[in-house]
Amino acid sequence: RNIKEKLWWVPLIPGYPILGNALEFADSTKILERMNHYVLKYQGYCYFTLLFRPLMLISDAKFCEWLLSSTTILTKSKDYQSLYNWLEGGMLISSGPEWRKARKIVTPAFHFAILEQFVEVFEKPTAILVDCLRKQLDKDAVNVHPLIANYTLDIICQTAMGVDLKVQEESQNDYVAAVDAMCKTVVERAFNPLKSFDIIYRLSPDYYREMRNVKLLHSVSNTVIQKRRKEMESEKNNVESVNEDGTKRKMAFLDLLLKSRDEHGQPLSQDFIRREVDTFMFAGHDTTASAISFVLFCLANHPDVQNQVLNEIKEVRGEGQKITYKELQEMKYLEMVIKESMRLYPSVPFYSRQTTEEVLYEDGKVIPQGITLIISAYAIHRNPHVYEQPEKFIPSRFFDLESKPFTYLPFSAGPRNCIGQKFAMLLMKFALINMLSNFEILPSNPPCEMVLSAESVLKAHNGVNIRLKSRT
Ligand code: HEM
Repeated sequence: RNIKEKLWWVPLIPGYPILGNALEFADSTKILERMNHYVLKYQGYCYFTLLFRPLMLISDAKFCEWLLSSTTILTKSKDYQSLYNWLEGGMLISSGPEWRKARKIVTPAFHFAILEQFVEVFEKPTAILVDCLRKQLDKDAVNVHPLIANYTLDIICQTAMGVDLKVQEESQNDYVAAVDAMCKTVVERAFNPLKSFDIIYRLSPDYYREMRNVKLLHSVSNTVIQKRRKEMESEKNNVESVNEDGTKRKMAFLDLLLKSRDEHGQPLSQDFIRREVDTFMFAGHDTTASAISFVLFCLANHPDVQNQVLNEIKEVRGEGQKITYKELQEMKYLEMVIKESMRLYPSVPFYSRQTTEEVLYEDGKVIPQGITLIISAYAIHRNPHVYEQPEKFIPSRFFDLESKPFTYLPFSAGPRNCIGQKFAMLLMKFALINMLSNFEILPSNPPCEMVLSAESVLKAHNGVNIRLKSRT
C-alpha cells in the first residue's frame, strides 16, 4: 500500500491479486503491443506489478530525459542479473564505482581513430557473408537473421579479441553454441517466473548447463587474453605481430585493454579484461545482427528507398576500391535508412533501471525505492504524437529530427548509453553496402508478415524472410 500511496500520481494498470499483470506480459510476442497500448492509453507513464514486484512503464520524453540524464539513477534492474554468471561485473550490468571505472577505461577504445582501423577487419568476414548469401539466391524465402548473426559474431570475435573463430564457415563450434545458449538462458530467466527465482533455478538442470557454458566461455576468453598478452610482450622485442595467414594483425579492443592502465598506473587485471571482452561479445553481436536483418526487410519492401541507397553508393564510392572509413561517413542517406529501420525495430526494445532509494521526480511526485523503471524505446518510436504516420517506413523524416530530443532512443541516451553505437553504425553501413552491391533485396514469395518477439533483443518469431537476386 505504501508504494500505491507514494505513486498516487502514476496510473496503475489493473491486474489480478498476487499475480498482478504477469499473465499479460508472459508471451514475448505480445509484450511490445501491450506496452505500446498502455503508454498510449495512460499518456506517457503508468505502473503495474508482476508477482508483487512494482514496475513503471515510461515513454514520456520529459520523463525519459530526466531518467536517462540522471547521474544518480544508474543501477540496472534485477533482470540483468541473469547475465551475472557470464559477464560478472562487466560494464553492461555493473553499477556504482565499478561501472564508472570500466566506462572510463573502455571509452577510448571506441575513439574514431580506433574504429577507422576496424574497417579493414570487416572485409574478410563480409566477403564470406556475401558467399553464404549467394548460396541462397532465388529461393522463395530466406530467413536472413541466423546468417547475419553468424556474421556479426565473426566480426565481434575478431574486433573484440582479435581471433577468427570461423563462425560462418564451420557448422559446429562449441564457443558459438555456448554464446547462443547463454543468450537464450537470459531470455528464459527474464520471462519465466519459475526460472527467475534463484533458489528454484539453481536446483534445475538448466543451471548446470549454464555453468558448463560459462566455464567454456570464460576459458576461451582467458586463453585468448593470455596468448595475446604473451604476443604483446614479445612484440616489445620488435617481433612483428602477424596472423596465421601472414597478414599484419589489426588492433583489437583486447589489445587496447591490455595496454591500458588504471588510475594507479597499474595494468588491468585478467578478470577485468575478460569481463569487458565477454560484455562486448554479448552486447555487440545479436543487437547488430537484428538491426541489419530488419533493415534488409524494410529495403525488400521499399524498392524506391533501395534504389536511392544504390544511387548513393554509386555517388560516394570510387570504382572497385576497398570501402574506406571516410566513404562510410559520407553515406548519409543510408544512415537515415538504418535510423528509420531502428525506429520501427529497435534492437533493444526496452531497457530498465532500478531505484535504490526514494527519488523526487517533480514537486510532490516521488518514486519509492525498489521500483523498476522500464523505458520502452519501441513505444516511444511509435507514438503518433511524436511521429506522423508512425507505422510507416519513411527514412527522410530524419532530415530534421534533431529538434525532438529523447524521442529517438535505440541506443539509449545519457551516461549509460550504448558505448558501441558508432562501431555498430559503421559495421551496419559496411555490411549493407556490400549486400546491396551484390544482391537485389526482394520480399519473400509469398510476402511474410513478421511476428515481433521481445527477447533480450528484438527478433521476428517467424524469421526475417526476404528473397535475394544477383545483381552481377
Ligand atoms: C545496432 C546495434 C546496437 C544497439 C541497438 C545497441 C543498443 C544498446 C542499448 C539500448 C544500450 C543500453 C542498454 C541498457 O540501458 O540496458 C546499450 C548498452 C551497451 N552497449 Fe550497445 N547496442 C548495439 C551495439 C553494440 C556494440 C557493437 C557494442 C560493443 C562492441 C555494444 C556495447 C554496449 C555496452 C558495453 C553497453 C553498456 C554501456 C553502459 O552501461 O555503460 N553495443 N546498447
